[in-house]
Amino acid sequence: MTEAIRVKGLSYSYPDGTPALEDIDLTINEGEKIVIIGPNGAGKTTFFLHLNGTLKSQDDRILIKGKDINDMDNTERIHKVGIVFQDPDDQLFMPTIFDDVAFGPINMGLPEDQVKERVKKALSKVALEGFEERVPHNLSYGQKKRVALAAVLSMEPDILILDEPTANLDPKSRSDFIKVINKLNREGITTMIAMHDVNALPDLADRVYVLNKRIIAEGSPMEIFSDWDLLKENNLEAPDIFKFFKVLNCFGYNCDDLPLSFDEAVEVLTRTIEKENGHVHLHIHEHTHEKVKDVMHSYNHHSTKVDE
Ligand SMILES: Nc1ncnc2c1ncn2[C@@H]1O[C@H](COP(=O)(O)OP(=O)(O)OP(=O)(O)O)[C@@H](O)[C@H]1O
Repeated sequence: MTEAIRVKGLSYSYPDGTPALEDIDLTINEGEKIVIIGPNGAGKTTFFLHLNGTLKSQDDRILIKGKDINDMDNTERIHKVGIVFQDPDDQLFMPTIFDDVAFGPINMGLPEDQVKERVKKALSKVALEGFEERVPHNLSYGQKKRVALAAVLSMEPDILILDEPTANLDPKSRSDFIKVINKLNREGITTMIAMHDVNALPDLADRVYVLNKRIIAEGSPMEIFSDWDLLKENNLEAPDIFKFFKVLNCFGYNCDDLPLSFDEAVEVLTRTIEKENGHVHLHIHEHTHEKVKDVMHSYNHHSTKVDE
C-alpha cells in the first residue's frame, strides 16, 4: 500500500507557550477514509495548519506521498493536499464563485481554457453547476460550504482534508455533503476529516484516530466506540443509535453486531427478526434496571449538571 501521509514525532507549541501537539505519529494510506476525533482544543486545527504549510514543522516530520512537506513549494503542496476549513467565509473572498474556484488553478499557472474546465468540473462535483456568476456572499451556508470544497477540488488534490464538514448543516445538506465526500473517496481521493459529529462519523470513516494533543488511540469506528473509558477520558461519545442498542442489550436483545448508524440498525433489526421468526423478545429481569443505569451512566457523562 502506498502511503499518502506519514507523520513522525510532530510536536508543536504556540509562541505563547500553549502546547498543541505532542509527538504525533500516524500513517494514512492512499484511498483511506480517516476521521480524527478529539475534545475541543485537542489540536485538530493545529495539525491541519501544518499540512497546509501555515505552521512549519521540522524537516522530515511530515511526508506527503513520501516527500518531505518542507521540500514542496506552495503549488506542489496544494496539488497534493487540499484543505477545507470549517468556516467557508474564511476561504471565499472573491466577487464571484467562478473567481473563487478558479483562484487555485490560475495560481498554478494553468491556461484559461483549462481553468474554465476545472471550475466546471469542480462545481459539478458539488452539484453547483451553473453557479459561476453568483456572488459567494449571497449563498446559503450549505452552498458556501460546497463552493469552498469546489475551490479545493479545482486543484485536483490527491488528499482531501476537511475540518468539521457537517457542522451547522441542515439534515439534507449534511447528508448531501457526506455523499459528495464519499463519492470523491470512491473515485480515489484519500479523505481525512476532523469532526465532533459522531452520528455522522461511521459514514465517513474506515479508521479513526483519537487525538488529544497526542494520538491516544487508533482503530475501526466499532473498536473506538466500544471503549467506554477511552471515550470518557477524552470527552467523546458514541453515536446515539449505538447507545440505544447497548440499552436494548440490557433487555436481553441479542444481535450479532451492534449498529453504528441508522441504516446499520435497520439491517441488524431485520436480521434479528428473521432469525427469531418475526419476533423480537425483550425481557425485564431482576437486574435490567441496574444494567440500563450502568449503560446510561457510562455513556451520559456529558450530562453532568451545569448551572443553568
Ligand atoms: N494562535 C494560537 N495561539 C495560542 N494558542 C493557540 C492558538 N491557536 C490554538 N491555540 C491553542 O492550541 C490548542 C489546540 O487548538 P486547536 O484549535 O488546534 O484545537 P481543535 O482540536 O481544533 O479544537 P476545536 O475542536 O475546539 O476546534 C488549544 O489549547 C488552543 O487554545
